[in-house]
Amino acid sequence: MAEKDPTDRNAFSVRGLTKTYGEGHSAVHALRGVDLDLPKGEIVVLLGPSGSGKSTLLNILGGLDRATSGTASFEGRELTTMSDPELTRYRRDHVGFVFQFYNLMPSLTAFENVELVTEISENPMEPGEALRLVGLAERQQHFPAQLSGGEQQRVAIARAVAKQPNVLFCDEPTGALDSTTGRAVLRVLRDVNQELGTTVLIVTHAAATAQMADRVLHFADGAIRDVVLNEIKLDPSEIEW
Ligand SMILES: Nc1ncnc2c1ncn2[C@@H]1O[C@H](COP(=O)(O)OP(=O)(O)OP(=O)(O)O)[C@@H](O)[C@H]1O
Repeated sequence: MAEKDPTDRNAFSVRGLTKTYGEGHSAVHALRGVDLDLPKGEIVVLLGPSGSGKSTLLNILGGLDRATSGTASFEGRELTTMSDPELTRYRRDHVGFVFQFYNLMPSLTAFENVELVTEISENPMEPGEALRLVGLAERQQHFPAQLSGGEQQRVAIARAVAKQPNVLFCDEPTGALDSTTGRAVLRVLRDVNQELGTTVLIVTHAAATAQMADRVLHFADGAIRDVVLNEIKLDPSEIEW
């Protein structure tokens, strides 16, 4: 029997990926050659010092930035050779983003903020269903200013998952939150992963977040120095911050 195509089980396969910003003396080598296979359905946490390349990799895999050399494929489809419209379609159909700052529309309710995305998605959840998933069923008609930071982040997560993306990219999702609220947000990310099977990538400086991951990528100086597979994953509520 023919060997199974390894891309079947991988969300991402990355080979020799580099990213250089600028040229000559001012060039910054943000990624110096990354090789990586990420199976579908995992929670992956990216750790490492400031400037080690975590966000750069996230942005390339999320179709927000382009590599300088090397390859990166999503479910067997090469991202590095996609045209701009193809990358836009990839982002629209397959990818959700959650950032440190929630970027909600202040004049729209929680429901309407989520609806903005579901209206333009092909196979969306109901906005109310997405808000239920993040534990905000009762707060749908509230405006961002009437919600706490953690609740606003949960609306942002609902907005990102409502289009049912294959992958959720989270860059410092708990960066602006205290530890209790941060744990509640991590629990929501875990629920999304478990209930929808979404692959979740989290860049964070909160190293304890690694305890809820399937896989932890340790970055240093533009490269992945170590990959750790967790045999035991903690519930976000058990994470010691
Ligand atoms: N648009 C850009 N132009 C020039 N240099 C950039 C740009 N984006 C990132 N860099 C540089 O690339 C390197 C890697 O940055 P990156 O944001 O990926 O690191 P990081 O590990 O995510 O850091 P942090 O934890 O501080 O967010 C840094 O030296 C950064 O200054």
